[in-house]
Amino acid sequence: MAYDAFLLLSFGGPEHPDDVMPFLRNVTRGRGVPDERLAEVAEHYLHFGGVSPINQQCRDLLAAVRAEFAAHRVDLPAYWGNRNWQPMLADTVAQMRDDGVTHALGFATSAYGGYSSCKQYWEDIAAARAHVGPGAPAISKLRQFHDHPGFVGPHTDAVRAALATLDPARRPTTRLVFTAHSIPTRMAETAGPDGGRYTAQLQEIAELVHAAAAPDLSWDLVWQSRSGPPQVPWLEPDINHHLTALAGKDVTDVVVSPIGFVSDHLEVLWDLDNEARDTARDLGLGYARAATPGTDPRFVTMIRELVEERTRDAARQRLGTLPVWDVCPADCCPSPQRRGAS
Ligand SMILES: CC1=C(CCC(=O)O)c2cc3nc(cc4[nH]c(cc5[nH]c(cc1n2)c(C)c5CCC(=O)O)c(CCC(=O)O)c4C)C(CCC(=O)O)=C3C
Ligand SMILES: [Fe+2]
Repeated sequence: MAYDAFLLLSFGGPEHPDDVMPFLRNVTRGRGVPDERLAEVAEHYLHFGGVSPINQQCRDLLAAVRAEFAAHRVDLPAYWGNRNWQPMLADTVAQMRDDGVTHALGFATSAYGGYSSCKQYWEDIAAARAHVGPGAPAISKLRQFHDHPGFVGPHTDAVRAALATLDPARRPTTRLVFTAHSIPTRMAETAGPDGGRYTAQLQEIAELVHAAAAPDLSWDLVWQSRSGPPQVPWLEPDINHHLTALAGKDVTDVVVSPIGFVSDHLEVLWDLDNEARDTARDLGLGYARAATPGTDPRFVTMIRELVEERTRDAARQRLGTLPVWDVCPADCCPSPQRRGAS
């Protein structure tokens, strides 16, 4: 198949205080997120002047990808479109059509399977193409990459670096805490063709990073950034509850590794660097938060390698053993039931 463009697909975030509420309404439309939760999350954004770092992180990644493509003679123009905020994907797809693009390869800024992380991007693509109508380019999404060395490597080095900031005398009582975005338990059960794919992939990368970075430490996989109405069960334990439990078990220090994420966006800066850090301080725990890949050169190279799996049939680079595929089965990761739809 001939591809003639690259497309960075991301979540989007506000860049001005006036954008915060419209952005949050885009994210949560039809999802039953209570107003109190929205007001609370708006405060997190306003704490940073109403500017989410995620768009600038996408601009930086796009620039790095363009340089990587130029250096390796990957002759594809690179575009960028978001799910929830400008540049909106539908506008980008219209631009691609105007530029004569016929078939793009899309890279989403999420490594994992599941509805929010994967399937919803396929839906975003379909909706944007339908919006543009005749002449919209075909768009194929690149595969999930949770166990690619270009994703595992930066997370591993980041754990080592974070650990190096803590007191080495307390290493025997230091704990490694991996964290990812919580999702409704129902969404977790139906992730991937056989269910459980989001949590299984996270478990796998946690084992890989633990073994490479700090095999002597005990570790856990926990969850953050829970949303939704309180009566809907989401994955637990929450990182803050978990830190409280650890403090009661003779743990003195924690290294927190946000392996669920590719960049230090707002859910990392607020939920980990503010909330979880405060929790740790109140408990008297030493605390170090590991960085995310961002524009690490290995991560940028990974994106080129994922493209070359498709354009040149290059071998898949991977460290884990869970099955991977280019095209998701049509019926996997069903959309959660929308409130108000019944
Ligand atoms: C699995 C997952 C990822 C990781 C994979 C991926 O990256 O795709 C992720 C990433 C992100 N989530 C983000 C922001 C938000 N997520 C929300 C709400 C939700 N997230 C969910 C899941 C996920 N979210 C779910 C099931 C909901 C409930 C509503 C719904 O079903 O959609 C809400 C609503 C308010 C609230 O938090 O309640 C906000 C503002 C940002 C941007 C940060 C920035 O601005 O820098 C990023 C990267
Ligand atoms: Fe989210």
